[in-house]
Amino acid sequence: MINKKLLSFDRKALHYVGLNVLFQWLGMLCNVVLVMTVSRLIGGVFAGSLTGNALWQGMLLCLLTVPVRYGLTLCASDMSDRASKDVKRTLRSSIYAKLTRLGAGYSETVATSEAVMLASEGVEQIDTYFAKYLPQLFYSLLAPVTLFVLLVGVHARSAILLLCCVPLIPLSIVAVQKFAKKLLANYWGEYTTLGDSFLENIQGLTTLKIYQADGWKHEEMNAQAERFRKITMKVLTMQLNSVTLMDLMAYGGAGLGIISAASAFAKGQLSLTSALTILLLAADFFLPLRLLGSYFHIAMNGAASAEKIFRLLSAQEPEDGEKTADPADSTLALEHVTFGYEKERTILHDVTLTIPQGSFVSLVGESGCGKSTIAAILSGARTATEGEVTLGGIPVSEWKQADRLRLLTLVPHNAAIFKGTVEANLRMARPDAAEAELWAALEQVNLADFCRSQSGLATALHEGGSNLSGGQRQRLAMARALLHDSPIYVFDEATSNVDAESENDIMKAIHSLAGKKTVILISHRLANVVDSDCIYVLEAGRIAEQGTHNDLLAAQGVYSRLYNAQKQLEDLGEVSA
Ligand SMILES: Nc1ncnc2c1ncn2[C@@H]1O[C@H](COP(=O)(O)OP(=O)(O)OP(=O)(O)O)[C@@H](O)[C@H]1O
Repeated sequence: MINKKLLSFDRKALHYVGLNVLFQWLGMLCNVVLVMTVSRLIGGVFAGSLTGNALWQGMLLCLLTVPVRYGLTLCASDMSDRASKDVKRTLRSSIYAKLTRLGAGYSETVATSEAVMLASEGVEQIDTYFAKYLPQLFYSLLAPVTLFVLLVGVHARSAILLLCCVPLIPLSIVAVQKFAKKLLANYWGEYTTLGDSFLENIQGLTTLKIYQADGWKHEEMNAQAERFRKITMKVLTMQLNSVTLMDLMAYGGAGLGIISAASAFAKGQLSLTSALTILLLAADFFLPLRLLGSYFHIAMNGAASAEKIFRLLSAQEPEDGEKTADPADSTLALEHVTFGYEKERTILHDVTLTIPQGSFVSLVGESGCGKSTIAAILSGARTATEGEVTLGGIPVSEWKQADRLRLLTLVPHNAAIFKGTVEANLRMARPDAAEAELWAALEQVNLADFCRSQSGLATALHEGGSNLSGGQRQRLAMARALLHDSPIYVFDEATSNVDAESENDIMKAIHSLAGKKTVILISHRLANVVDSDCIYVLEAGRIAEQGTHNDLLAAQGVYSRLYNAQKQLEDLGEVSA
């Protein structure tokens, strides 16, 4: 079983595979020399024809072949290691590069947990394919033919018998392959499902604990683990049965060759030296294929994961455009955009909106109406099913991805904060920023005092910024966004889940951009959007209304209803406080 895609994927690893086969083959020749010499010595002793000279020569040859063979085995294993390292490095960097090329919208192609599993366990499985299976496959084709050529002169009948029995092993492998392929596909399915649930449950463990739902999640995972255990046992049983079958073929075939040589010896048709040579080398006809059989199942696993990896690697990438220069006018527009996460459910229906350069535009609407979906489409994380998104009058597909990302900064409500320092998190927005600029950004979001009270810019941050409060995390994300200094900003509920003080600081920073940058603000709090140049009101994925705050209040439509309801609630809150 040769996977052509895998073979053509890493030519350098193939080179190591070739050298591995060569070293194994030379090692086998050493073994043949050793066996033939020992047989000749024993034959000579029994025939009483062994001279002192021949004894010394024979012993010297034996002493020489042993270290040479050992050295060749080491070389073969070194080649195996090199192929393994090369394949792992090439595959992992290809997966990483692919995910980078897929860009902000990578999750449209592959779930994060699946990408992690493919790059870790999936690559390990393919490693065995290159490091063990492939060299063994070529070596097992070469070894029996070489032995036949060497032994046919010793005893033709035994050599022919041995060679004829060799194909029984690949035949038994092929027989189990059909069954194994389906089984392994199911195995991988169960494996990734279990991995997905595990990751999700670990990430959500605190929530599960709060609601005391960890018990039933535990049960659910137990059921998944049980299904995985069952399919693993099926795979192991299949492997064990096929190994038994292969053993039967290997040792049965060697036994037939030995019986043939022994009977010829008994009849006096074969010398003791020749009979011993056949006897000692008979198993070597089969052992390479027998070993291939045991690698075969790992290789099948590798092939199954390779299919998934190649599906990811060949997934369609968003076409990277040519346009790089900053547009003279960075007006952003959605023209008749329709979008759905799933084919059967449309989320956005024929949405058309224009965000002129330097304007302050807000998107509002009830929860689930599609505001974040519009933000995702604007930032390139999602692609419109129909219609077009244009930047400076040019379809975004014509922009070079890197430039499009440089021109637009998305600040979501849960912006990622990375383990490291405050400085490292800020510098990813502008690597060459002067320290004063970093501090200015922190000042703008009212985080500078806190940083000074810690270790300044060197303040250490834990994974996800978990040693900061929610408000501090969001203010840091805001400071980073300000440093990015892009002409367009999209704030998607950037102040949700934060305290009133942080909300104030963040909103102040957002409003400070008005007039200088294009700002698209998505906010559940309508008091924040009152000063917008234009407010788009979404209802069930459609633009229901648009206009300034006063226009929309006067229209007494959806916005006015939402605004008044919210104001009443806030007034009530103030009175009771
Ligand atoms: N990744 C996803 N896969 C499938 N459906 C999704 C996904 N994300 C959002 N949706 C669906 O799309 C619809 C719009 O979601 P979206 O997040 O855009 O709403 P929203 O207006 O931003 O809501 P909110 O104000 O609550 O954040 C929702 O009905 C939601 O169920």
